[in-house]
Amino acid sequence: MGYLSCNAESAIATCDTYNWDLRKKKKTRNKPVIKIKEFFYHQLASATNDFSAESFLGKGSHGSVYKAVLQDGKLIAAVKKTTFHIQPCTNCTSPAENEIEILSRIQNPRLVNLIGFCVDAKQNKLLVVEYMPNGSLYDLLHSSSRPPSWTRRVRFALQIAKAIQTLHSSNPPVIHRDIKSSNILIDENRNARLSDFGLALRGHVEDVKIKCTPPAGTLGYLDPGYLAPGDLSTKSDVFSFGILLLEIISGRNAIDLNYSPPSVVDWAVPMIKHGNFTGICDVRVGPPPDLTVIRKLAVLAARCIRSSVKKRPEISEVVEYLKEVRKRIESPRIWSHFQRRVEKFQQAVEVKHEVFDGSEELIKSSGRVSRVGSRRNRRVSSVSGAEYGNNVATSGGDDFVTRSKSIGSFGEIKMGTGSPLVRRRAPGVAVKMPVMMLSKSSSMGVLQSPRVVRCNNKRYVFEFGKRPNSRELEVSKLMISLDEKLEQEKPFVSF
Ligand SMILES: Nc1ncnc2c1ncn2[C@@H]1O[C@H](COP(=O)(O)OP(=O)(O)OP(=O)(O)O)[C@@H](O)[C@H]1O
Repeated sequence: MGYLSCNAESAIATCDTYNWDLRKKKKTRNKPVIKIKEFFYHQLASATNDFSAESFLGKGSHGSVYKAVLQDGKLIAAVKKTTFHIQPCTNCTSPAENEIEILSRIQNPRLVNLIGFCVDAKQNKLLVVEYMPNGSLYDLLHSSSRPPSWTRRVRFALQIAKAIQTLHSSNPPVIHRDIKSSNILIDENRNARLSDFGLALRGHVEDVKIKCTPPAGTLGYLDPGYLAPGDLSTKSDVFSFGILLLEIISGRNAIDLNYSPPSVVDWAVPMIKHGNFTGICDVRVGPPPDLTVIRKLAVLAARCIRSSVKKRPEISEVVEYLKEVRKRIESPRIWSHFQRRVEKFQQAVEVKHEVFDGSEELIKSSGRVSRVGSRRNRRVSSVSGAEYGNNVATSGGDDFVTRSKSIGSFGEIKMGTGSPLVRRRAPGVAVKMPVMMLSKSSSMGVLQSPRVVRCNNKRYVFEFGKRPNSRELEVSKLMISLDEKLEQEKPFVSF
């Protein structure tokens, strides 16, 4: 047990069916013991200046929170003083007791951890928890003069998802039931931490305790499918996380009467369905430079709030997904470089489609160009019509390939007749070849081959001026895996 001494210890130890199972107990034997300290009331009273207004941090539905300076200033903590009890059922514990029960078994850097507790004269329990000096995510999103950047938003989302994953993966699992922005506090390193375990339930869904505890949560975040105790599952937290993610993206409240419709779900989901991802972005920061980030976040949020519990992802999947998004937003330079390359290629494809009738010809002609370029130290000026394509070279005196003034690109190509590979729109019509298909190496005028990576019959051409280094190769693999995931995501956008 984690307590040094606690009145509730024996009660928890005897009513906790998990502790009866010796096999499970053996498994946890090597776990570090969480030391929870019991404070005297007078210690907390003096540490908070008698719960003075200066020490007051905020008020919640169960009581008030005060800043406490303990151990001669060596320990700064937050003291939660319950003002009244909500006793949901005769067997159930108070929110404070519940929080002690849960947090004395789990400690994690993603959570606002329990330091100790105190029992006052009326037998009410006061909680002593880690002090979070930078307010709540609610404050940051809704009342800060400097709204968080996209990088911070993605980091917060990942940190919160990891916190929930810690709860869901503990044995037995813990379901928080009150995931919301005011319960996400920001620590001294500006990391998001999950707090307030007053409503949390620890146990398996078939356990008596969970079966007899009536539904609870906060309006706007509450899973609409959680209507009876038996409906509770870890996916209820996933639903609330989805709402929180929409709040992080849009900067608007879960329920906000300033918007029409007031519910963030009714407001955001139609836009997500129509692919209007920028429409749900917080107007104060605008969309992120890489639009894939917002698309991915929006699709993830939409998946989390699906009405079908089974179709919602597990929180572990959410964590993995957000890690990919974080990678993307945290390496914008390499991604934007990459994006520019792909965009250029796509533009080239579009131009070629306009010029030629079929994609087959396009691929053949690109392939031809890349073969020419694949030979090292070939100068563009030396690329003959024969090298560009026999058909072009042999089609008569009118067919020529010239280099434009900008070194390393093709200028105009006049197509000959009877070309089996390159079909033309109208005989003898000069067409502008896209100049971006050939890239210039550091030694001017030298062609190098574009690298072609195939994926699911798709073709990506990455035009590196030099051999791609390991980082670039890694990024190309990542991009393909992201694209494959995107393909899988498509059906999830429908509801
Ligand atoms: N550990 C902490 N460190 C610093 N401030 C805290 C801490 N815990 C809570 N607070 C502050 O006290 C306020 C009230 O917290 P509390 O957890 O009691 O309620 P809440 O989460 O805001 O609302 P509810 O009780 O309805 O869920 C918070 O909004 C926050 O500003």
